[in-house]
Amino acid sequence: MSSKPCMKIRVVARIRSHGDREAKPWISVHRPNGEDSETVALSFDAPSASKKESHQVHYCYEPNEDNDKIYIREIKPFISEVFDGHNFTTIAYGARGSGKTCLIQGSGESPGLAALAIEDITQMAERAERLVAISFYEIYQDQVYDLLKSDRAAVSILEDAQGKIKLKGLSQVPIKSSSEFRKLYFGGCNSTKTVNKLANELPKRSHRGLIIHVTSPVENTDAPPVGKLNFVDLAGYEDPRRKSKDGLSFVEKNKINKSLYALQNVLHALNANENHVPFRESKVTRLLQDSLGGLSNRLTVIACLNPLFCQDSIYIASLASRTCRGSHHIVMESAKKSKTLEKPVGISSSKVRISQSASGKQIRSRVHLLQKNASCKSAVKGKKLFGEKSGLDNDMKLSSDSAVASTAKAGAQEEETSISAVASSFDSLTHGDEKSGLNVTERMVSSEKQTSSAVLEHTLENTLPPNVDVSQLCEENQEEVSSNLSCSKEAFPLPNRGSMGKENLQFSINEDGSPPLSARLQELSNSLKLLYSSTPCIKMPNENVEALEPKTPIIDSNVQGNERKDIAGVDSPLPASRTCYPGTKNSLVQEYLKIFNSASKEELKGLRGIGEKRATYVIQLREKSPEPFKTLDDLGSLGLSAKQVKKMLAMK
Ligand SMILES: Nc1ncnc2c1ncn2[C@@H]1O[C@H](COP(=O)(O)OP(=O)(O)OP(=O)(O)O)[C@@H](O)[C@H]1O
Repeated sequence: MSSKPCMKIRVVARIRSHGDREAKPWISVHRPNGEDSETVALSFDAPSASKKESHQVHYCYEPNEDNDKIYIREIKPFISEVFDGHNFTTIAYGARGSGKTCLIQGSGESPGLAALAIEDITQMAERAERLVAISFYEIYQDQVYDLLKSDRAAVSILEDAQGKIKLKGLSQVPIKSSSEFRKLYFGGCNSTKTVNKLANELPKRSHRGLIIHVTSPVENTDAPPVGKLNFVDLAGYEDPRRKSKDGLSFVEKNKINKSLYALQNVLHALNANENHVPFRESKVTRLLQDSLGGLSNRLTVIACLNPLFCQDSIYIASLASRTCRGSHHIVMESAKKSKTLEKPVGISSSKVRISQSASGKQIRSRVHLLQKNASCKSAVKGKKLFGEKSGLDNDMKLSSDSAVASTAKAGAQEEETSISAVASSFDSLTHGDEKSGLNVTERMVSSEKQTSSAVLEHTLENTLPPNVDVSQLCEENQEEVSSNLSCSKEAFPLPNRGSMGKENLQFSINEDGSPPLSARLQELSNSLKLLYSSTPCIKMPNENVEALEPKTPIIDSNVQGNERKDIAGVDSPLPASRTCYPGTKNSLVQEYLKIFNSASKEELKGLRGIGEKRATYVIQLREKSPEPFKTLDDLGSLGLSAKQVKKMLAMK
């Protein structure tokens, strides 16, 4: 990990109040040192949640604590920094109806955080002779609209030559007092009439953001540049698998939730000080790009929780907790020592979700899950999704060259094997101990097992309470790993070493031990997880398939119940046999197109078949239309043949 300091992110939770005072609270807040606790732990009294499982955040505001208190503790102390040119961002997220809007926006009678901040900002601006202006926007289906314009004109997010984000078309309306602000915020363009009129055109569920700009009069050239306060009210999270009250489809809900996943990925990358922060994954993060990150900026995320049972709130608390704990990249030191592994394998901390206080039973079931992940992860190691480069690329290429030559000797049989071994283990696999009597396939699987087990064991050692016998847990589940390995082997008839493209070679770990695809893959895995749970069960044909030839899966309607679940690998974010599901394929295609619609030029150039010219052309197309690639056919406009496109997908 990089040792340079990174932006500090504060994560607090807020349980909104509830009219029924008799209602039994379902969330317990444990403050080890009262108000001064550095972190507090949340636990849920719900059938699906273990009482011993807790989620850590920096602080939690309980129902009796009002917006004023949150403002005074979380925002007021930092307002002066905005006058020094720094940016301060507050983002509220949570399940539907968890009180995000009441918290950020509030009402005339009970002002939210934004209105409370304006009160102080306008007074300070008057004293400091600064100007205050506001922008108010809404993001729906990845399109930004200006809420201070009567026609709610669309806004474009552009980046200037210095990399600064410009919001073309977003108005900045000067204000001098909080009453002017209220007129605009609660009335004006937002009047009931306008809202009603526009209700037909715009959706009920969207993200809303307010920007308060603090600037200096033009004549005062000595004053610091613009500082901004952002308030963002993310649309309510809802498990897409559940039927929505407002008739929203799975896809629509997934789209709304995508911003939350994207934010999570950005927070993960910022916490981990990663070189690449995936701001482009959503409009929300893109729009906030210059306020997120940077040592002088501040960010507070408020996880809003429902006061009565709400399964989605448990998920929200776990996301908040993950951000709060920050990122702990785990480098598999033990793997370095292993004979079969010459390079360490990194595991994304975001994949490690074991609560420190998880029960033995939970630990066992999660060990099982981790093992599945470990084996699946290795099985998909060769599949590059986002073209992230790492500092080890060159090393990997060098070691792979010799591996290519030796692998060729192993003949056709090897083509059926999993490509899961890391590049540097190829030598030991192909020239390995012949006396062992194992063929290359078996040696690879054996190495795979060792890799998975070692990664798992190391991961557990770093995450489980000290009293848990990690090796015993691993042993107990070793059988499962083996079956997963054979499953992944069948599901991924991968190319031999010679046909590994730059994608596979780039699929290495970063020098600092950070995960190869990092937070961006996590987002994909989140989406996949949601998709798997609702896709029909599909089995791959058993016959040998050509490594690079995508096959149409066969739907097996006879598979039911547990068997269906086993095949679908519902429990695993990266199921053992991805190619088992049509939803997966569509999802991957969509993810792939998303890369074309959002990746930077350099990232595009990392993709198979994309060089300087095509990358430039993609950027040009995107300047004309925000998302030019809607179907695979659109890739044809880049001069890619159907075969090339097929090959690209086959590598995934
Ligand atoms: N602090 C509070 N005290 C009492 N009631 C509240 C509080 N906050 C929110 N509520 C009530 O909870 C309900 C949902 O609030 P709100 O609209 O703010 O939720 P939301 O999270 O923004 O919803 P959505 O996800 O649909 O955008 C409203 O009826 C509101 O009056």
